[in-house]
Amino acid sequence: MSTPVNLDSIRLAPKVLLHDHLDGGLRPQTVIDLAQSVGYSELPHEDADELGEWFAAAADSGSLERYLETFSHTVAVMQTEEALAQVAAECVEDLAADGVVYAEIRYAPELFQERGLALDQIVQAVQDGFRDGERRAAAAGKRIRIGTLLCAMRQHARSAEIANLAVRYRDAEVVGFDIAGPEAGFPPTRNLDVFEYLRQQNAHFTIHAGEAFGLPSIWEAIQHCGAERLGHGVRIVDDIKVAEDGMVHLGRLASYVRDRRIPLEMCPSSNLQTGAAKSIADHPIGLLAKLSFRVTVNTDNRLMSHCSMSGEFAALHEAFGYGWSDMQWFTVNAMKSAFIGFDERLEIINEVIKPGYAALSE
Ligand SMILES: O=c1[nH]cnc2c1ncn2[C@H]1C[C@H](O)[C@@H](CO)O1
Ligand SMILES: [Zn+2]
Repeated sequence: MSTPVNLDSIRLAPKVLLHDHLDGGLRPQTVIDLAQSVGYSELPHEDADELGEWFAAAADSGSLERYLETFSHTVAVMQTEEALAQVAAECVEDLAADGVVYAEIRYAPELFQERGLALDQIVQAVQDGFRDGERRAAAAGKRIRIGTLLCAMRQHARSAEIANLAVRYRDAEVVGFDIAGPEAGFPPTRNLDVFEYLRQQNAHFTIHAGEAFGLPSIWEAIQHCGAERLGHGVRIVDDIKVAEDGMVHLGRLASYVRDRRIPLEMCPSSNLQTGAAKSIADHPIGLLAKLSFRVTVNTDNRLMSHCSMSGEFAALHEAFGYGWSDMQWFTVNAMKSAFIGFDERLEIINEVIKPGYAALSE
């Protein structure tokens, strides 16, 4: 008999996470401890539960810009190699405990230079932390692998440097590049030379697009920049018409995204906070999954959105009635879309994901 679907059983299911920000996933207690050790006195609360609630409430603003303001506190306490390694290791432990078996974690190295760290020191400290976290998870009986994505911030002018950094560390589990930050006023085409460089290097990249901004941002990210995946991409629904009789018409861009199997890194809870969707039940993920877009489920920022991979799946189960076969579909979609090698992706699908869901749905 199939295992009933609930938060506890979903935690046992193997999950794959492609879109999660390192500086958006700290444990509240770690923010407090690190603030004390680096002498940062601007935290709004000194109690872990209160601080966790504050982050979720402050990020629940209906605007991407205000959502992003909350990162000033996490970024402030991540300015030493020790802090970066600790946050990275805990991130892996938390994901492994939630049943995540493969994750691509992203962060912007340029944000961690307030106390003089060099970009290489930052990347090395985070990679050490990830490897440490993988070992700790293995010791706790959980298999997890982490790939890193380096982000450049849209509002800064350092994307060439960061892209070069990502290429230099590609053999040390840095698997790709992204641009993040406020979307309005900073179109991805400001970085065309950088995307050209990455393509010439045969390097992988995704772009945050179609979250706060609509179709033009998605179109630019794909057709001008050559993004392999879309961070969010939720506004692609603006190019889909559903008539009263249920007939569906896809515009040319939506058709292209579906036909080319361009992965959508969807982050339901985060989208509610930034105003990109009204409720989980209204979230375009339901329609896009039904239309067989290459949809993946992600957390974005576990601290700010007070969420987890299992929690996102549980909310989707509640809203759309998804069962184990749907969750396996989302998970295989994500694994197929990861930036590690084809043989490695296949191995995780066949050795970990399929047997994991088979055990739950038997
Ligand atoms: O959902 C997002 N959209 C755009 N930028 C984001 C999002 N979540 C986090 N960021 C920003 C804030 C972080 O400091 C930065 C790198 O992780 O990326
Ligand atoms: Zn994001």
